[in-house]
Amino acid sequence: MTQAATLPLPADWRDFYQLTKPRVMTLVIFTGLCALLAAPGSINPVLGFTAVLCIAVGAGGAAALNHWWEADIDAGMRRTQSRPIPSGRMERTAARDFGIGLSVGSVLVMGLAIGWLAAALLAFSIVYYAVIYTIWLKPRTPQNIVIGGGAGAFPPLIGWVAVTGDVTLMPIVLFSIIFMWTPPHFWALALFVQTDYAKVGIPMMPVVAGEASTRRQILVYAALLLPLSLVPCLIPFAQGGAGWIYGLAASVLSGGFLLLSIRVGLRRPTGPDDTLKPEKQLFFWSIIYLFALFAALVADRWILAPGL
Ligand code: HEM
Ligand SMILES: CC(C)=CCC/C(C)=C/CC/C(C)=C/COP(=O)(O)OP(=O)(O)O
Repeated sequence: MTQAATLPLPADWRDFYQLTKPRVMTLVIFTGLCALLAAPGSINPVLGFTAVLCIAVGAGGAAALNHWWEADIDAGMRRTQSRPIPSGRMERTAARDFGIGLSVGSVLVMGLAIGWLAAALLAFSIVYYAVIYTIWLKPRTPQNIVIGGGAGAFPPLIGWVAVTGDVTLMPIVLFSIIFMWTPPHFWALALFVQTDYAKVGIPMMPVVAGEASTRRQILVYAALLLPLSLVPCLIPFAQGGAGWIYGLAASVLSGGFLLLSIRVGLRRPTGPDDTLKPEKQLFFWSIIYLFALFAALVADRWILAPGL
């Protein structure tokens, strides 16, 4: 019997949409859009829209490849077992072909419409997420999201390069901010959601190093993030650096992030009845943090250096 004959439901557009991990990718795309809007110089709006679309489609393609590769793992976890492939609505090869199609298409359009440096960075970030993180690091080391998280830090670099055509200090700083942000973002979630990764043999930090060590490491990354988030204020406007609007926002956002991380880092859950409120607050703050920080960067550039 073919696999298709055993599928309970045919996949429809909603399943393909789900393959792109749209909720998570909203923030990924937003950081790319903001970098594009904050970069010195300007880009034709149609080309700017095209560049952001390519980032979105490329990220979605990489996410579809993640679904394809991890179908067996996803089937073993409650959080992911209703995804299109493990639920039996879609064949694995459909996700693979969809992922390859989106990935190749987005890189080609980026190269032809915007430039080949932006396209090369997009191609690299797709390979980073789909191969380096998903296939190589994730099943092997608890540092998986520290190193692998770099994939999610690429969109601002790509958005910036789409406008300026080269990689300078400021987009590297934006990359580093997301790189430093990712471990507290994910580990906070892993402290309060039963991710089930241990059940399927994925060595996530709380399981391998223990909760206490994970809490301490969250604190270290949050402490490093605070000064790092202020580095854009040291870079001149002409090179895309930021002013007091961004500086104020970064101080408040990173200060709040650090305070919440100190609470999470220093506390021990009281037992099964513990609501894990600080951990939940830290995760939600992590999402608001990145949205607001990148929005502030755009506001700063448009208000303080409109003619750049
Ligand atoms: C390797 C790094 C990362 C890991 C392991 C990770 C993991 C997760 C997990 C497991 C969730 C729970 C919800 C879900 O599964 O949809 C989540 C939520 C989320 N993540 Fe991450 N994440 C990572 C990096 C990022 C990056 C780089 C961004 C954006 C810049 C991001 C943005 C989000 C957002 C916006 C949500 C909330 C989605 C919702 O409302 O359902 N994540 N993340
Ligand atoms: C442009 C481009 C390619 C951007 C990629 C952006 C990127 C790497 C985002 C990572 C976010 C993400 C979905 C993490 C989930 O980890 P997981 O996949 O381990 O989570 P799962 O267990 O839910 O599958």
